[in-house]
Amino acid sequence: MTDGVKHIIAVASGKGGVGKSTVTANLAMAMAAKGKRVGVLDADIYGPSQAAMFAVPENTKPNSEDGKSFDPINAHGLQLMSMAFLVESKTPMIWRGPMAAGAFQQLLDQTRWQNLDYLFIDMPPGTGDIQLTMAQKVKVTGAVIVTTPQDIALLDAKRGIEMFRQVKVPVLGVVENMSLHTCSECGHSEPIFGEGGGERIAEEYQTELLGQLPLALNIRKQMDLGQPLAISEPESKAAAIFAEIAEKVDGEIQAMADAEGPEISMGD
Ligand SMILES: Nc1ncnc2c1ncn2[C@@H]1O[C@H](COP(=O)(O)OP(=O)(O)OP(=O)(O)O)[C@@H](O)[C@H]1O
Repeated sequence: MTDGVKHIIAVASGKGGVGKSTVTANLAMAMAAKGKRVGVLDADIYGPSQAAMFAVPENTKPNSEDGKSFDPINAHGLQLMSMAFLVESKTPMIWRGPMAAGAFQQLLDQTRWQNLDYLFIDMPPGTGDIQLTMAQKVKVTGAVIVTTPQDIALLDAKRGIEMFRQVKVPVLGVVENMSLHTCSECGHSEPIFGEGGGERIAEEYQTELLGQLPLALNIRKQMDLGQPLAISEPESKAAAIFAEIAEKVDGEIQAMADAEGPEISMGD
């Protein structure tokens, strides 16, 4: 039931393991900290991790009043729905494309989202048929691409941008994750996954570099604890970067809405 949702933002990465779920959870929480009503849909059906990132206890099941639709789970004030709530946690997801896309559609449509300004979708990694079908099935307002500065990740991120362009979903920008690591002992900084990749790709595709996140212990640690930084370490550098990314995303969406003109509402 997406009529309760103003804007859907897909968070995607070409390559797996670049921090897409971490960025989704923290960006969603940063957006909520701006006073927006926010939901997260974990569509990473092969490795759903949002429940853990919001410290939702294992075996939590969403409530269904009518036996047809589900209420999202309240996670630190956000509305959360995940494939993980509907299947046993040990069940491996070996579904084929059409089944996966069907399950995604069901998850989206049968959740009773309550008045959301933003619904962030944590997409499965990759740019295959599943992702394409998903992007086509939903009216996505914009996409955020997550990548590390590593060449191999950038190559996949480009495929991601091209995929969204193919289905006419505006790419809001690129988040470069794991940019720089600073040693907590000596303070020395090192670009473990390379440098400048996010900037190059943003330039090449005329999109924005929304932010560069360090490879940092507190990001990993707080996510393992299920405590996004906006609530656990709101004064940290990483929390400030997520707040800035949320600000830019919100700004772009508002600009898009303004360009489309005012909403016309029909009276009785
Ligand atoms: N900036 C960061 N600093 C430190 N650790 C990070 C950072 N970003 C992500 N991680 C850690 O890297 C691992 C992978 O992150 P995450 O699960 O968010 O990636 P993903 O792209 O969603 O992966 P998948 O492809 O499995 O969906 C996690 O253990 C996470 O805590």
